[in-house]
Amino acid sequence: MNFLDIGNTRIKIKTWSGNSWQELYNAPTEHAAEAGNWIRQQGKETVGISVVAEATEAIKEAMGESKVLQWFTIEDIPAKSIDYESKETLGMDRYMACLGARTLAEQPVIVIDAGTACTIDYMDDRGVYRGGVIMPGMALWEKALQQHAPGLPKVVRDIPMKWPGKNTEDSVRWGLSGAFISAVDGLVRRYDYLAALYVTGGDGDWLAKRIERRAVVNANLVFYGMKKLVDARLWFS
Ligand SMILES: Nc1ncnc2c1ncn2[C@@H]1O[C@H](COP(=O)(O)OP(=O)(O)O)[C@@H](O)[C@H]1O
Ligand SMILES: CC(C)(COP(=O)(O)O)[C@@H](O)C(=O)NCCC(=O)O
Ligand SMILES: [K+]
Repeated sequence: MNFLDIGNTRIKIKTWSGNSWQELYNAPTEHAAEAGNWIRQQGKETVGISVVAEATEAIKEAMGESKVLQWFTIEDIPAKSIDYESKETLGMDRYMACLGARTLAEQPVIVIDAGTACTIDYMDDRGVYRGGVIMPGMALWEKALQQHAPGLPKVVRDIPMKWPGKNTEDSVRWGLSGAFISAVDGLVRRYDYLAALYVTGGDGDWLAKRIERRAVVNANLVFYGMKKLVDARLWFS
């Protein structure tokens, strides 16, 4: 079985080889129609989630009559597992990443998904998704400053050695990397519960090395979450 994850930046397809995840497909989200063609041509049973409605539509159209692809939506999750007021608009990637982390950790988890947006969510000991934070991802912080203050230099993504910033470059680095990391640290600290901290997403490695709390980095949390649901369904059928 293949697993599909459509984020705002990338479309990823992976498969579980029995002991690890293998990436089969990775393309920009604008190329959703090609991804749909690829899935149809493979003809392999696939389950997927998406947080990008246009990409979902493009893939559905490319699939034509083929029935190999099934989507996980919020209706597939028991209502009692989601403690979130606007259940119908909850991003499935947030739920799946928490479910994946909780399955691996076997304890409550805080999950940071540092992708296009950076989400910081909590799932409790009973597997109930409790909500969290949606903030712009690191690349968006950079883009915002580049687009609206184009006179400022592009800087490397890292916190400078010296505080405070004594030159333009260091000042910008404090305002981007420094502010982003401080925001994440501050928001993680607000979860006043015992929980294992997991980090995933395109900027996960970068972020995990720089935050206060020790975190487990795992690029496959969303996929582990989907696999958990698939395994549970087989179990009950
Ligand atoms: N090859 C790449 N293409 C685009 N973004 C990348 C790439 N490698 C790392 N990134 C970073 O990863 C982020 C996207 O992460 P990802 O988790 O794939 O996003 P999403 O799930 O929102 O599609 C970007 O904001 C960027 O900072
Ligand atoms: C917060 C997100 C944009 C994250 O998307 P991503 O960065 O993975 O592309 C996505 O989970 C989403 O569209 N959520 C809907 C709003 C909500 O979760 O309440
Ligand atoms: K994200």
